[in-house]
Amino acid sequence: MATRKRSPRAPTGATATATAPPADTDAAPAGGPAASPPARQPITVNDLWQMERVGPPSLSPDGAQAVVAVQRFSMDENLGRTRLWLLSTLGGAPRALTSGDKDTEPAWSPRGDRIAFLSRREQEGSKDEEAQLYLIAPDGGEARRVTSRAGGIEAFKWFPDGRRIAFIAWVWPDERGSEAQARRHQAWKDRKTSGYVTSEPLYRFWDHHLPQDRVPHLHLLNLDDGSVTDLFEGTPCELSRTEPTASGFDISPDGRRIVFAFNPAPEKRIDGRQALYEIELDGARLAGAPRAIVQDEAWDCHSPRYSPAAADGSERVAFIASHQGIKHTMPQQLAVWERESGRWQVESAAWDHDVEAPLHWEDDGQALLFGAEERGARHLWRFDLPDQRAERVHAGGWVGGFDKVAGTVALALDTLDHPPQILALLPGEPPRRIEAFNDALLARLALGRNEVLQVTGARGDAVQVRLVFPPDFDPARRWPVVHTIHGGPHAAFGDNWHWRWNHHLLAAAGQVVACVNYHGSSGFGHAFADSITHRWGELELQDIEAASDWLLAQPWADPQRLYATGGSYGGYMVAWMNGHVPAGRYAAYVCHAGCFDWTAMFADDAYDWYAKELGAWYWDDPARIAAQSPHSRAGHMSTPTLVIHGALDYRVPDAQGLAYYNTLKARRVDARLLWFPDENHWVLKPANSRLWYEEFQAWLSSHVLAPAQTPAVMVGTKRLAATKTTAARSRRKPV
Ligand SMILES: CSCC[C@H](NC=O)C(=O)N[C@@H](Cc1ccccc1)C(=O)O
Repeated sequence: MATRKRSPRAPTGATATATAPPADTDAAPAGGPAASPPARQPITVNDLWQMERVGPPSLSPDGAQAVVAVQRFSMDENLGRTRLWLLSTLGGAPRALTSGDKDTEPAWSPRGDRIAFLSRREQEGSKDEEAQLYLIAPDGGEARRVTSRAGGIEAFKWFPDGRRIAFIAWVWPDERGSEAQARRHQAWKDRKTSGYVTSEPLYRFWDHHLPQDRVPHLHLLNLDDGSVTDLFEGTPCELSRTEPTASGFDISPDGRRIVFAFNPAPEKRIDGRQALYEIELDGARLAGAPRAIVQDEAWDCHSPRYSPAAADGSERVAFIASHQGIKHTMPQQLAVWERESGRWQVESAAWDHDVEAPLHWEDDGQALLFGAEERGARHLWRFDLPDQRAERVHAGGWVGGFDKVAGTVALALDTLDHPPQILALLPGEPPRRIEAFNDALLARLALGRNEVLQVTGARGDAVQVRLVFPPDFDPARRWPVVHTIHGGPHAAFGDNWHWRWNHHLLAAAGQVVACVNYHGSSGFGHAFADSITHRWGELELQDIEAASDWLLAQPWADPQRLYATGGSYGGYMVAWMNGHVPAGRYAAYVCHAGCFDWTAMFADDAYDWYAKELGAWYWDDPARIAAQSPHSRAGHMSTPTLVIHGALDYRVPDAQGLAYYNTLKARRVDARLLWFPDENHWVLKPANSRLWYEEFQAWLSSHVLAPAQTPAVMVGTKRLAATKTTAARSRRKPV
């Protein structure tokens, strides 16, 4: 097969040298804010779950305050509680706004008098089964439930007048009116059958089945009289079934129009192409039929945003467009539609980055703010439309949600050394923290340093590697080295905090953690991301092996304790490695939610992508699919492996992990299974997460290669032959 001419074992980076370009080097001090060193301890899984998880901010109309949802977990109760907090951008102390357990998605009203949020509460004699919309005054008091919608509310957005709210809820499209919807919902709840019946190509997503026979419609809630109108009733329009979020639509500054992303194809597929449609409102009614303003079958268009009101009455809609007609890996680009001409164009064509939602217009209508990845960071960018140039508004770390009002930016930012924190950016001032949620906890933790280097990977390209060191790292000693291989493949491990693959927690177990942003990773330009198309596994392995060569050449690396671990596509990679890397190089693998067999992976929710990513449908070219599938190399697998999978994972169904585990067992390879009946692609419950970290570490710590197995650094395509295939059990205690 043409794409497999080069041996995947050939280490392009055999002579890899480490370079640490200044722009990529961010060695962190050993720890957070100053505190007395003896008090600092390595981070534990309990510390991780004690940290408060701060959500994206929504600013008050004067920019003086931000409201955020903060989630706190209890390991003992094995659950989390989320409530709202108010943060001052001017220096005041944070204040708890609500005391509910499930208060999320807060959004400040444009008039500043109320904050809307979603919650499930027991209030006024009734208990919400699904999330409903609530309002609360910023100075506190009781929150008021403003919807009681069977089936609940998915997402919402304020109208600019602050008196109406547009919200998304699932409806039976053949029913008319709220009462008919409620009756149908009741009948659905009362049914005695449990079978899910569908003719849709897309019926489940990541961890849930899409509501059977229902579609997400946009509704208008008038807060003055409580009336609700289904704005899509009687039309074929609907919002994204997989991601029915507030990013999918926008309301014009005069409140008379709504633009939304809509895939007009009769069959909605995971790789569908969305157009932009617009509706006009006459009060609470539709004035005329919805009309397409941007529609091109080759393009997927989404996340529309109206430009601010302009003195000359001109109006534009900014959105994200991806030319799927050229290639499925094409970047998400910034595009703008003009009402006057009815035309649209891509603005960021010369800027090789993926633009990420949400988009935010600057008040002057000349630029937009958004987040975009670059070399393992996610900066906040300002894209100037007249110049078609991007500049960083906040550089470094990983920007999550943000808001900008009255010149003030509030943003959620995490780094490898810090869970999400909220920063205020005021004109002419350096970024300032406006909360201190995790400071006391972080002050007693010792976090090791991290550094970024480059190795020469596949095709002679520079490949970024991030290392995270144990807090007590001493280069004079020998340390185990653990690859954590990211998923995607079009994603990256960068300068960001990870709750599930927390690199400091893994390093605290006394090992150096290596994260390779292999070919295919996001943030390194389109060509790099696309380079692995139709040849999955090949270049990625060369990159990881080049990094391993470099690591094994370090005097501090223990060649008997080199491990590779990864989740999802990272799990695919470790299963691939087991079939392609000779035994004796890695002491053990951990495969979390890994893809094992691309043909059987047709049971997942993303099967529509396969021909694009792998180069063929399995029925057209089985050999081509098999050549990219780890299971084809089962006969070569002998490295001990811990397989982890969740039964509720519909992206990589657990049959993948079970088939891998069973294969290893049938081959009498040392293997262990950690299977969760109640977790999905991710392990999200505190107690299960603790078990995950314990099993993960115990597995690595109990596998050490015998000295005779220790491989030399790979040279060209040769390596020392491994003499044994069974890992020795060490006397080290599992961590
Ligand atoms: C088109 S690439 C795969 C989509 C997606 N990427 C983002 O995370 C994804 O779900 N990746 C999985 C692994 C996977 C890859 C291909 C098909 C199904 C699953 C992951 O790594 O999280």
